[in-house]
Amino acid sequence: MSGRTDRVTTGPTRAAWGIRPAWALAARTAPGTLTVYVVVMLAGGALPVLAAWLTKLILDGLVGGGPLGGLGGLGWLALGLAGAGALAAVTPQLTTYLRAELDRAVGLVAQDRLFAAVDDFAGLGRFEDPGFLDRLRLAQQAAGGTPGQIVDGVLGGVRSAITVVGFLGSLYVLSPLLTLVVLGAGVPVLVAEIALSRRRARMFWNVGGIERREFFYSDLLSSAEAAKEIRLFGTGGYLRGRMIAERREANAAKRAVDRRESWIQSGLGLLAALVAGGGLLWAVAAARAGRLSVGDLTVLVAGVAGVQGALTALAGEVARAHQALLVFEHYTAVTGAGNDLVTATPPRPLPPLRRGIELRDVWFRYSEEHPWVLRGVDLWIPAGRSVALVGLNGAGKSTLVKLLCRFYDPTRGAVLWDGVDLREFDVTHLRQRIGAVFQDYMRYDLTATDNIGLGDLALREQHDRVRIAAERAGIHDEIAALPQGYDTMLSRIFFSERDREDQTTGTVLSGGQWQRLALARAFLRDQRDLMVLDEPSSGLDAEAEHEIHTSLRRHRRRRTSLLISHRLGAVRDADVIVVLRDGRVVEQADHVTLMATGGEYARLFTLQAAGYQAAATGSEEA
Ligand SMILES: Nc1ncnc2c1ncn2[C@@H]1O[C@H](COP(=O)(O)OP(=O)(O)OP(=O)(O)O)[C@@H](O)[C@H]1O
Repeated sequence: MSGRTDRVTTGPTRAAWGIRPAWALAARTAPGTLTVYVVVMLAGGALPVLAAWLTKLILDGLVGGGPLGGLGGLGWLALGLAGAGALAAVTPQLTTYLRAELDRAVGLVAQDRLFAAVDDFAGLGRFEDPGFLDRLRLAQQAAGGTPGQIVDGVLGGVRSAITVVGFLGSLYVLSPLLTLVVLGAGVPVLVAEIALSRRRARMFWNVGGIERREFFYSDLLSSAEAAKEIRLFGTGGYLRGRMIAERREANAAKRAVDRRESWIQSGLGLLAALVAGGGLLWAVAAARAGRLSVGDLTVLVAGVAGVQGALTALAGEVARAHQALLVFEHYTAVTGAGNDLVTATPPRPLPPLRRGIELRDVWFRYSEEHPWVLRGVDLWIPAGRSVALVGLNGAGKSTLVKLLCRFYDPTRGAVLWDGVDLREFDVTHLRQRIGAVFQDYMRYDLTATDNIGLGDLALREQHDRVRIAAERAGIHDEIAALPQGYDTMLSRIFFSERDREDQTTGTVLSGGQWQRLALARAFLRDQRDLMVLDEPSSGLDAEAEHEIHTSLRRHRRRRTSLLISHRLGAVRDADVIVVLRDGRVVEQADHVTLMATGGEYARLFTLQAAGYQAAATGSEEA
């Protein structure tokens, strides 16, 4: 997805299509609340007209000219007026409560649906697309309250329309000409508000990227990870300046829209005031001439003010609903986006791996704008064997892993599981067969048990399995020594003030300890068909690295595994070592053969070994 400015230009007619899903969501989620809300809102529209007519009848009765003269009739009218006043007094509170209740109920379901849809994106591409991330941010915003705003806008519009029609009818009885003039002054307000709401929605879309960058800087300035470098390098002021510059740019865009709105709205307000003033002068003159009764005059004054007020409210409601609908489009776009990876229907059953996994002439680039990362890779990972992948930074090793896990599909060529293209299988089934430690593994602000148990939720409650995985990753002793053992929260985030008092709540691990936890998480999935280990020991000390690789060697025996490591000592006993350079396989064989060949692997291995040798003998030149 690219291109920003053409995204939100939808007119009111197309945007109105969003009313149906928003309304259906509210009706399904909270039918009772919605029904009461509808009744209260519609009644709220009729109340001002009813009050004006009751006032007219009372005044005419008092002056004695009206048909309902006599204290008995007047008493009932006064009672009715008092009742209308009481209803008008409680309706706003009731509507506020009902609206909030509707928002809560609908927001919950909308958010659940949104994240269920996001979870269904099987690939990674959308998460790396800035345009899609902006859309997702707006969709999250929409899930919070937009369906409620749409329902509210529609009902508010209908309520205002009822008031407008009621007052217009009343005015028409007294002065058809004045009715037309008042109506004529109201229509431009409606049209202008819709145009303004479109402009505002487009502005929100356009500042999305700016706000994303502002968020990046604010996040950076308050993150524990970045604090060290920012302080040591003294970059805080510089980064803050960039953050403020982004905010200024967003402010400027918002200010331009605000200014335009206030100019247009002031002009329209002035027009409305002129019409109201003119109408009032005419009505007073007509009353003095005896063409209107005092009661008529009251209805006229209330009618002109009522129509204008309700028309302005109607325009506001339509504009708000229109804007909410435009934002809601992002929600419907994300929830309706579907899976981003094409899968055969029906998918083939995925048998346990028997022969091996093959990359056949795989070409890959992240998008058409990006250069090729893999350029015709042919690779065979035999079942039950360990394969190691080595190469310089940027050679494409992690990218190859992403294709194996099917986070992306090859741009050309195929990845085959026992000869069958991965695209033939259900991606969820495929991933159930893979265990992995990624180079950029996760650190969850959760307990130690959760940090390991998230590797296989079915085993999370099996404490023995969790402990064995931790032992194999060499982290069990450290976890057991924590204040609450495996239940210790591995986080500096305090979840409540009470937690703040409890010094044992947050425990901070070292980088190597986190890495071992990530390994333990992968070991919990060790019964899977393929184990991928992308730099599993990069942050470990020499002793821990030795232990881990001994453990991995034991683990990898007779299992299918792919190990990526820059520490060539760790890969030397793999069954096959594959060297990747510039997206191509340039060598593959076992350690002894590759060393004998004297190619890229031998060069890198000798270079590393020489470094260690030099360190051991203390020689600078070795
Ligand atoms: N999400 C992405 N979008 C665009 N380009 C990417 C993305 N991820 C990686 N690349 C590019 O793909 C190339 C290969 O990256 P990759 O991470 O696969 O290399 P690597 O061999 O694992 O490197 P390293 O040894 O540094 O981990 C790099 O040029 C990188 O810039």
